[in-house]
Amino acid sequence: MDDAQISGDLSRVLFTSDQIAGRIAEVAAQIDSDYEGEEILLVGVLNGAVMVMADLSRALKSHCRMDWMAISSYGSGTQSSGVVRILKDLTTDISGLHVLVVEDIIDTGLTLSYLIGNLMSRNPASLKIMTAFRKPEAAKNTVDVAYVGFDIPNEFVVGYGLDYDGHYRNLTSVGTLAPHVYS
Ligand SMILES: O=P(O)(O)OC[C@H]1O[C@H](OP(=O)(O)OP(=O)(O)O)[C@H](O)[C@@H]1O
Ligand code: HPA
Repeated sequence: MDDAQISGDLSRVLFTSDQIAGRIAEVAAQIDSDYEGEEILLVGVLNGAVMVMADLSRALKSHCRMDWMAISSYGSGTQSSGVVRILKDLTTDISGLHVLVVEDIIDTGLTLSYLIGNLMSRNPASLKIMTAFRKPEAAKNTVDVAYVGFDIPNEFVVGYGLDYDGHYRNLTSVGTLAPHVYS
């Protein structure tokens, strides 16, 4: 989606598509260096992670496979419900595999702490987390995140996979949603 078409719905652009692409390339290089010689199973968390998964996986030089989980804790609002539901599970048996969870955003951390507990019980060889965006001030759970694209302020953001009630995921930049859209 052309960002100009919905610029009235954003109060502020935080990152342009070029800035996001540049940072994803840096993170991919770090991952390649850390996993040298290992195959990685990238686990994307639907729906929001589709953009970062597509970009990160193509920026990696490492051998990797992909699988997906769908988990929901936000419903249609801007606050985490705190209730995490698995809507779609992995198709891969991750026992003995190097798993890298790919997230679009870590906000309260509730989704991820649930996910880590769930995946660790399946005995992967290793489990690490990559997220495109993280809100340090919103954290309700401390989760160990190996790779972070950008730390951002504690405001509701949309674009690059992040939605408000299903909208704005295909915005190429990331920005804060103007209050008039959701109030
Ligand atoms: O750290 P938290 O406060 O738990 O929030 C992070 C989660 O919220 C979003 O998912 P959402 O439930 O909105 O589903 P979606 O990816 O389909 O938009 C996002 O993709 C993360 O999975
Ligand atoms: O700021 C956000 N925007 C969109 N989806 C989200 N899920 C958690 N936090 C956010």
